[in-house]
Amino acid sequence: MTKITFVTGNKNKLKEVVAILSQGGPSEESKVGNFEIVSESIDLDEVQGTIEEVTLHKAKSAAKLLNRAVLVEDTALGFRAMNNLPGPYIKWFLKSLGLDGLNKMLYKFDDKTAYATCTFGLCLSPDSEPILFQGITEGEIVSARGPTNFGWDPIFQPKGFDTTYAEMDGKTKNTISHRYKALEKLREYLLQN
Ligand SMILES: O=c1nc[nH]c2c1ncn2[C@H]1C[C@H](O)[C@@H](COP(=O)(O)OP(=O)(O)OP(=O)(O)O)O1
Ligand SMILES: [Mg+2]
Repeated sequence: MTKITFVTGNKNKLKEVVAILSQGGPSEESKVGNFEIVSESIDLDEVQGTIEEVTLHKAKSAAKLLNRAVLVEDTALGFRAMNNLPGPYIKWFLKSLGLDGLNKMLYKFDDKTAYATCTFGLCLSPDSEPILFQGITEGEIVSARGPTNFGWDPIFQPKGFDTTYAEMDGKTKNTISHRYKALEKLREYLLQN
């Protein structure tokens, strides 16, 4: 069994990753094939660049810092009307403007569509190039509805649903989310290696 350390400073992310990976198996166990996912809470530096560049940099720094197999994840939220911004900078926009401010950014635009992108970076050793696994869920930006405990969940309504991520129960979000789709690709890879 090879241990992979998921490095994140975000408890909610970790909770979803554990829930998604342990689906169908014994609860709270994140084992996939010959791999076991454990976690470490470290807030890694994030560079400017594309989603892929941000994730590659996070993965390489985590692998160097811990000197073992690591997994990192970066989440972006792109507004179509704004040519996909804030994208990987959503964390700072959310922090500065709040949920209401994010809505106001789109006030002048008819197009309220947005998409959530989750990119995992897996680095099996400090010298190897990270491998990326990406999942995208389309949706639109709406006025905040539902519990406010996880990021922009209250203002993101996935396509085909009349509830926001925040209003859904966790199980439903975890079968359609950007994170779920990316983790399915990671799972497939780990099962073959
Ligand atoms: O499913 C989600 N539903 C709602 N909000 C979310 C979700 N996933 C991430 N988020 C928020 C957290 C942060 O404000 C930004 C992503 O930034 P991001 O750098 O990936 O996350 P982070 O700094 O909190 O944790 P990490 O230590 O893994 O980098 O979007
Ligand atoms: Mg971060």
